[in-house]
Amino acid sequence: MAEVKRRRRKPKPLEEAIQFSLLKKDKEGLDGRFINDSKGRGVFSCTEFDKGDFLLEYRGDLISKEECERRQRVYHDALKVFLFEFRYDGKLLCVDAARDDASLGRLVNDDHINPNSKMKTIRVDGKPHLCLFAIRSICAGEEITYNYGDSEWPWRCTVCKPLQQELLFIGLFQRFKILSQIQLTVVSDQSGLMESRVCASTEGLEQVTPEKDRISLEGQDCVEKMPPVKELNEEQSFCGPTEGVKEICKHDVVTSAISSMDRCAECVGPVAALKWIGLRCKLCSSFWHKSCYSKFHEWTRKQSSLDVSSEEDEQSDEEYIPESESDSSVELTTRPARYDQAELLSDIQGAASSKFSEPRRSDETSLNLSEDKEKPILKARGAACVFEESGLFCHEEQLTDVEIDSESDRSGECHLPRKQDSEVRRSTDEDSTEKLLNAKRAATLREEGRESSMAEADQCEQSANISCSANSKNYCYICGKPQSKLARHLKTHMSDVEVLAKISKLLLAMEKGCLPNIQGKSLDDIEIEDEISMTDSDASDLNESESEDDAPAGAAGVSSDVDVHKMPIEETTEVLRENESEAEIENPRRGQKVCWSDAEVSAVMKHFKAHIMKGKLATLTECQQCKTAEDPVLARRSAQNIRDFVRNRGITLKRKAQSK
Ligand SMILES: C[S@@+](CC[C@H](N)C(=O)[O-])C[C@H]1O[C@@H](n2cnc3c(N)ncnc32)[C@H](O)[C@@H]1O
Repeated sequence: MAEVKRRRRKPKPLEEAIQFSLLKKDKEGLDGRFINDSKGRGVFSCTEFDKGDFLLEYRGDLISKEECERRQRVYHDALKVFLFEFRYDGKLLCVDAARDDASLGRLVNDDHINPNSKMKTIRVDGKPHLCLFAIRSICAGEEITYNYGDSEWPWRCTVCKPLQQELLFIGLFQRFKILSQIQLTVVSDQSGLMESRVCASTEGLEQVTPEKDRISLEGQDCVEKMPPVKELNEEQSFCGPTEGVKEICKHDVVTSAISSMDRCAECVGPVAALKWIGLRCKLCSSFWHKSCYSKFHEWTRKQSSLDVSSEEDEQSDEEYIPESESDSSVELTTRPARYDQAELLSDIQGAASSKFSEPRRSDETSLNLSEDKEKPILKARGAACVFEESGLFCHEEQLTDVEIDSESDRSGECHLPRKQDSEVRRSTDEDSTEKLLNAKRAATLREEGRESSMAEADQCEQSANISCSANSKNYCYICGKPQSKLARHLKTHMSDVEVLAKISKLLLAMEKGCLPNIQGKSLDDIEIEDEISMTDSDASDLNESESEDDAPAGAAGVSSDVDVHKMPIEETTEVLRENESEAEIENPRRGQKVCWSDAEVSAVMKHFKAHIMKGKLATLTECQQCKTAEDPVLARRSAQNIRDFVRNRGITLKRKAQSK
């Protein structure tokens, strides 16, 4: 008699999903692995799955909409993608999977064309869990994917190669030069991109409850890891993916520094290496070029410049690039990007003057002369401004009293706080708090106006390291002149096109994370390369180890006193290796072997792929965030190691692009 094989009952998908959600474990038969630099890691099946099978939970912290918004603000871009917002029981919730807990759900990549799974909510112990179910049979070895939703995810668009290379390494100054010449070609695999970009939909996210025994996998859900969405209004923020934002949102726009990843909702441009200045709707988080927006909506420059929020202030310590204006056809074909130089300059000027001169809301930067005749005080109320890192102005919320030089007697000279080179470093939170307290105490004492209070105030200011007394050597960061009067001086600068280039220089230096290297120098004396450049020292670094070790001081793309020589590309051919993980070379400066493991490479790439592609340097803060987020994978790497790794990868990529 033929043996009857008893097949084990296959658990019902929903039961299985609940079971694994409770266990907080991933099921067997799936594996996470590194795919490539651009995609990072992904999840692969090691076995076959049937349509309807439970695959994985997208595990993380379940947080409220408010907490999600807060994290959106503080997270680095690479972490934001792990914030998965969804609607559940009429509420907006979010699962934050930014912390790498070795779970696989957070590693599943997007496929909007032929995904093999779909995200659904299930209820376990009264709480929602996000679970992936197969929507077709899946073979062993297949990558598990689902559709992230209808946003403009950057990887879904490709830019024609030559232009991309051109754009990748174009710096701000080059942009000035080529403003009106660029031809932009965008190719996308997704039509209707523009219409659906803003309103991410979670409406279609299917909720599966234990009562509902059968999981329906029909129809396309529109679950999405949403792009950063701020100031969401529930009603206006979520709409079907095919609904155009124009129809559903009465936009309330503010001027904003917009990420290079985000595009104009009207023309789908620009594809940019750097941030751009445009308009952002506070309600639906769409972005537009000002010119595009004003074609279809009522908008005045005055309106938006007055509306620049403190959030924009925070963001605006990034580089500005020209906004492009292009025809608004949704068909993604060749279109000219016509940059308007005058408008660009006016934008930068606007942004800069909003930092310095206009007395506006209390949370924005303002400079006022006090009427105290005895001791004229220039009050600099600093929001986090473009110069925050440079130590040029005080930190957010610091209130700095700047004594006016009694000799120059308000005649137009400025006193800009300047730290000694040796003191130049990013303050720790503790430092900042202490300084802040000292600064505030000084302000209070000065307001008391007594002579004894003044002496104490001086002391507090000294401790706060923000003293700007006339006797100390202070220089204007813009022109390098000593002891200039701030308000008038800056106003002069603001009307001067030349200074805009200088401000750009400073922004660029900040972007490259090399402000400490230029501290104390007049901007005229500082040469900033507008892209990652390969220098002799770079070559030797790479020669040594594809060095992730400390880069030389001038390596951040700034040459000042340090003589930086451009290295002929051909000479580097042999010494540059393609993959850091293969390099295991003695570093003479450290006397230790440095070898990047695949896991380390993958962890860093996850955060800095875009930087490398754009030829952008990572800041130490970003590197520290990466290190923290990836703990313990990057435990043996310092933030500087990571920074150098990113830089070296950028150089390698650039070299490759140039040699093509
Ligand atoms: C939730 S994570 C997925 C795991 C990610 N690949 C990793 O290594 O951490 C989302 C990120 O993965 C990358 N990604 C997802 N789908 C992609 C795709 N189809 N092509 C390229 N990159 C993709 C993007 O960088 C995205 O921000």
